[in-house]
Amino acid sequence: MNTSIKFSKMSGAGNDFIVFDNMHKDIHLSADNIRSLCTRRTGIGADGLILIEPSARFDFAMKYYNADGLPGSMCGNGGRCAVYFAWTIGACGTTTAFEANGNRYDAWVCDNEAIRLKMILPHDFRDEFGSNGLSCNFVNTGSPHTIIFTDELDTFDVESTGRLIRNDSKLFPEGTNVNFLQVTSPESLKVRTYERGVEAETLACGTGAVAAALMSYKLGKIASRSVSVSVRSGDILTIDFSEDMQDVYLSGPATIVYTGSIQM
Ligand SMILES: N[C@@H](CCC[C@H](N)C(=O)O)C(=O)O
Repeated sequence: MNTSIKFSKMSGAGNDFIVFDNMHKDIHLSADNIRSLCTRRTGIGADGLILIEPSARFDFAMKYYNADGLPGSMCGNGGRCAVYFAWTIGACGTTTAFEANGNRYDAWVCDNEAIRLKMILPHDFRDEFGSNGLSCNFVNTGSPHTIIFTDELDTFDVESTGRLIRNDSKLFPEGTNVNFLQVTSPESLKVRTYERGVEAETLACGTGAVAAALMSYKLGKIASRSVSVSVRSGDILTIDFSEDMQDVYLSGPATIVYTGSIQM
């Protein structure tokens, strides 16, 4: 028997997601289902899929899947969309705590559909190593991120270079997201990201923007701890953090583009 399931299509600064209310745990999707729903042209099309589920400890749990149908590591833009969605269905208030990938995340619904998200402690910092002839840096901000500085971001071949580095299995046995960035002022960056699990450049990446800001500050390339990151969609993500990087926040837009239903 076919059942009709409601979803929302959301955008977190251009990183797009299919979001389901699964507070009753009645939605069961296989990896194949997720892959076809996320496929552009023949499905709804998205960078990832999110299930909002009950949590024993917090307001809700976010289950995040990449467009390839597999569970992803933390998605910063997805997390912000999850909070906005959870707030619209009454699963949380304007101040919330939720769980994702076994971690607690605190978040705030601000004015104008903006969400502020406290990130987990960044870890595994690695400075200046080589991959495919490029000087790379690395940090895990909930997801693994390689950082590459360039002065020619607009013309950079993000898709093919990103794919080569993402698949450098000697350096990254589990793969990596790859961020290319240009410093545009002492407090601003422009970032383009090749995303693992989407296997393409996306219009924004939240944990990638956080990684870019932290690494730029650590290497002395920017002077501010409140950083404006301009992403491929043209949106701005704001990253602010304490000097010791123990408190790190990601803020930016999260919007419901449309709602619909699918027959499964
Ligand atoms: N787009 C995300 C990152 C999503 C996770 C990632 N693709 C992975 O599993 O490596 C973000 O906004 O942080």
